[in-house]
Amino acid sequence: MTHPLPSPTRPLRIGTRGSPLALWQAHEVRRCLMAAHDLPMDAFDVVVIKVTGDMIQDRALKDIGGKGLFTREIEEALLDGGIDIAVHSVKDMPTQQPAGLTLNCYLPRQDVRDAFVSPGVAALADLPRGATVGSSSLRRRAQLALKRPDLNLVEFRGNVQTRMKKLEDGVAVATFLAMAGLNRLEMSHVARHAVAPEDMLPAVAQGAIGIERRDNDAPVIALLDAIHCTPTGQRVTAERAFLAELDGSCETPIAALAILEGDQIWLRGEILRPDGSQSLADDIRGPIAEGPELGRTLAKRLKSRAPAGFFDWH
Ligand SMILES: NCc1[nH]cc(CCC(=O)O)c1CC(=O)O
Repeated sequence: MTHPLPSPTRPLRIGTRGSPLALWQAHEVRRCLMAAHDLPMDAFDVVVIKVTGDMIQDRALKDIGGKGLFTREIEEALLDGGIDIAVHSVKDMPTQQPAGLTLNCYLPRQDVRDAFVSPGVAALADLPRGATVGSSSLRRRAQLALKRPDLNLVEFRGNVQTRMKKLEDGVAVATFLAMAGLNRLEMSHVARHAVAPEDMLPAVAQGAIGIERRDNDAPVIALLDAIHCTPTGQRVTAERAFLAELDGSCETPIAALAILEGDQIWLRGEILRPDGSQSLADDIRGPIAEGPELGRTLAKRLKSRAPAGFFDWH
């Protein structure tokens, strides 16, 4: 039998950020690879890489600026051979990978919904008038502001534990987190409920774990083939095509969700003004194979409907 790893003499190096969620995801990829190829745990090394986005905790992400705050250092390690694959939350990934790298392997997608998290309020609909809600997500803030202009929205960064502490300290009465992350960390008990996508359309690729690799790395391609989830790839690819077509307007809050129905793919997309004063949303359906084209078409349709000034914030 040929050895499935690129090198029989050293472990395959899996690069990841160091947050508890990122580590869980890297270990999940290791578990999947071990099972698919009947390999022992020590055939893999999980290598933690520090990224800019994790080192700066005291500023809003949109003020640090630049794309790939959570990926640049990891991609550099991949390009220079320090790691063999990189595990990411696809939600945090730019639509374009640097020259030499490919992102097209996805684990089965988890819950795509946002969770309503609050020590004192049972449901999103029960938030009292003027309540203070914490979120660092431009999308969640815009979607909330659109529905509930009365709410007081404040910046809220940090990992799940930090955010829970802020809620206990009364910095805000509620926040939102991805159900997928809470489930993975066995923290779903902090969710009062999952918000239906009809009420809060999720971020592009929310709930999806992706594995990035060097182009043309044949042994790694063969290794990853065995764990790739085709339906997840089809959905995420359509959503990311929608996002890519809108990327020119980089600070616009964007949401999208694709669902497969037989041989068809249904895609809903939304763009908002950050203050929630306007939202444009629509959906499109077609053959699964045309997912990326459908994503681009939907994005162009929304862009063409945007009134003058929709994309200008500065
Ligand atoms: N932006 C941070 C981030 N990136 C991915 C997830 C959750 C896991 C996922 O969506 O796969 C989170 C945390 C959150 O939004 O609550």
